[in-house]
Amino acid sequence: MNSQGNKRPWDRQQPGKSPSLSGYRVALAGNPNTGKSTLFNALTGMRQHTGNWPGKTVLHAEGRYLHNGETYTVIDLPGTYSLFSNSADEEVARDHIVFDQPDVTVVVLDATALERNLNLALQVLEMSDHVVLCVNLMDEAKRKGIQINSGKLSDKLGVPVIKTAAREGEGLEELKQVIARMAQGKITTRPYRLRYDEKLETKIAELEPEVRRVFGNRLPSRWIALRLLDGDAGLAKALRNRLGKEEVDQSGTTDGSPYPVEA
Ligand SMILES: Nc1nc2c(ncn2[C@@H]2O[C@H](COP(=O)(O)OP(=O)(O)OP(=O)(O)O)[C@@H](O)[C@H]2O)c(=O)[nH]1
Ligand SMILES: [Mg+2]
Repeated sequence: MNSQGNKRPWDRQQPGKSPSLSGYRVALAGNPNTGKSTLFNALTGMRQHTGNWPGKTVLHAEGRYLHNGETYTVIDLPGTYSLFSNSADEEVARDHIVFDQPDVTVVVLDATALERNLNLALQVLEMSDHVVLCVNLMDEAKRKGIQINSGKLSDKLGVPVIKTAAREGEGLEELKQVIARMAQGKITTRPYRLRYDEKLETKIAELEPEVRRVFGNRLPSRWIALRLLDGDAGLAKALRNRLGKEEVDQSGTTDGSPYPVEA
């Protein structure tokens, strides 16, 4: 509920969604050094490398936890400042969110540097409807006298916001509950989508139907149109590979594929 006592979309009960045979998949994304691996370890009981310098997690790691009888596979993505195609880390994180489409993407934010961290959060909100924002390092924020109004933040951004101190294990139960409800389709979000200037919005409106014609609703068409207009060659290549792979999956052979598949 928000401060006026109104229910947010995710307070309403939605019809449930069943897990795949292997359970639900939850990805942890965020800037470097926000506590993703600490959260991953706290959730899964594993020992991913953590430390007080950025760039420790280079390839994604997977672990599992059980919650109310369901299995959740957690993917610890490398820390990135954006999800363009500037580095292998960004491509790993981007491809996972866009192509593998986890049931829930948790964006882990540093409560002591929220403004900077929100940049990546806004990008993820453009890429997926199934996003939870986890404002971590709350113990550090409190020490610095920083207050976070998670209710206001979730009203503005249209997705649940949970405050945690992963190293102290605080807020994890609430986080697991929200992850479970979102994974099971019991939460409807209204992710905040940036509006760009008139010229760019016109171009997006032209390109987006073309993207949808090729990929249907299985990929985020507005976000793809935006990235292509920005000249993201890395994404264009990933999309071509993806199309080629779908051809192979459907026909069982690459013969006759109209799309060039790059290595
Ligand atoms: N005070 C405090 N420190 C935390 C918290 N969560 C993580 N840390 C510390 O923050 C530092 C970075 O944590 P990591 O879990 O390695 O961060 P990461 O996001 O996985 O970093 P990269 O893999 O480099 O992107 C470590 O020193 C952690 O012990 C928290 O809730 N409170
Ligand atoms: Mg890490």
